[in-house]
Amino acid sequence: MDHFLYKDGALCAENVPVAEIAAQVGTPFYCYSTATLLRHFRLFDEALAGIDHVVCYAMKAASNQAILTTLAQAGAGMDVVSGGEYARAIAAGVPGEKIVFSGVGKTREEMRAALAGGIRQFNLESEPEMEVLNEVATAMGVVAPVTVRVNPDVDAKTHAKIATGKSENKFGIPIARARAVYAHAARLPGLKVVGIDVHIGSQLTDLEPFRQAYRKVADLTRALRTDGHVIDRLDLGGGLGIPYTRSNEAPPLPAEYGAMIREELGDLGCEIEIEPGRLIAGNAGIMVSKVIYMKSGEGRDFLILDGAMNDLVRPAMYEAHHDIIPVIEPDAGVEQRPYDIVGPVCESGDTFAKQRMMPPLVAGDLVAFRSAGAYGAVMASEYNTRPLVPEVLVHEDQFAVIRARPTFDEMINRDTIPAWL
Ligand SMILES: Cc1ncc(COP(=O)(O)O)c(C=O)c1O
Ligand SMILES: N[C@@H](CCCC[NH3+])C(=O)O
Repeated sequence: MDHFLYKDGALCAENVPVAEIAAQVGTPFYCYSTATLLRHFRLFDEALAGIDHVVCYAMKAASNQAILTTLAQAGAGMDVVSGGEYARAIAAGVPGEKIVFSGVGKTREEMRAALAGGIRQFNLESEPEMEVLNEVATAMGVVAPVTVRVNPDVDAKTHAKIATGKSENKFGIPIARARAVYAHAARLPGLKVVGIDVHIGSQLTDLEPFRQAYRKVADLTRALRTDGHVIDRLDLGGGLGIPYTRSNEAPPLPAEYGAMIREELGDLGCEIEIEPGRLIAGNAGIMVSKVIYMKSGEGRDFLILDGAMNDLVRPAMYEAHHDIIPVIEPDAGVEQRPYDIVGPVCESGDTFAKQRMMPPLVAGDLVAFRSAGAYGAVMASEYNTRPLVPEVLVHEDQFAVIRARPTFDEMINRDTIPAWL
């Protein structure tokens, strides 16, 4: 069920015409659908119905406080990777026992804050980190629940920059070393081993790499239990991919993913944790932008938008494809023409699409980038002193600005001038 559809010729987010939001908020902006966020969260929750489980939304995908509060109120746990994300989860009302802390470089301060505020578990990624958490927990007189993230050396068959489960990646410990590392953890009095963690990459469009990794985790569960460890929880990470084009063959659904988890791990009696990010937020958000100029070049036409790589970096960073559609529905049968769709930033990489077939567009027209809800606003910057892109949340026929566009004065006044100037 798509909540970004044309109604009476106007693109709507749920029941709100996107052009109305643009008139009030200005462009560019991100716009999220509450119904889609909740629907996607519930798909995962239902996919694991009957198994003891927690869906820990990976907030790195989209971490606006209003999005987190929406999901927290629906019962979501959270996967966090920094002290800042931990603070956001707590501020959104997520209880500590539903927060898992991932990431290769947790600092002592971050560990202390999570131990003081409550944490379900730390997913540890190295032995040095294990030693440090043991010290921090011991000094605080507490015991930290931990899993170890294993690197199963599986090819996730995704973009190289977002694959994490091959031995050359920085993530986790080699699975072959897991028994020794768990023995080390068991000797540390400040740690309590509760399970195993794995995450092999993002935007996976095939279940097979997950299956291979989870099979290795099942074998490891049995081996570690034989060694005397209590393995009650399996954190299976995130990574399920989304369709970025409508013509794409459809990636597996959460229900199919859940069925595969049951097949591979259902007989182990473990509580299952999953950390989906992109699938929950990706197709719950669009980025809306306006055509500033249509410029004809040597044999090609450029649509110059007011949105740029600083607002949505995925095309520049990963050659990612986003469908771009006009906010006013084009007439059926209108002849499409190829455009290079670019932003105003002073880099050639500030190109969203080359030779993209679009209906004819002119200055002032609005366009929407689909599938932009995940790794969109969170990766935005103020490069070229372009104000950080605002965010809007829609709920049925209402919308609210959930992060306002900063003014130039606010941006300038964040800097301070030293006394000698
Ligand atoms: C440890 C961990 N968990 C969960 C996720 C979320 O991944 P995705 O957004 O692909 O579901 C990531 C990012 O890839 C991650 O690094
Ligand atoms: N930022 C990446 C995903 C990274 C996943 C991080 N765990 C993207 O836009 O596709």
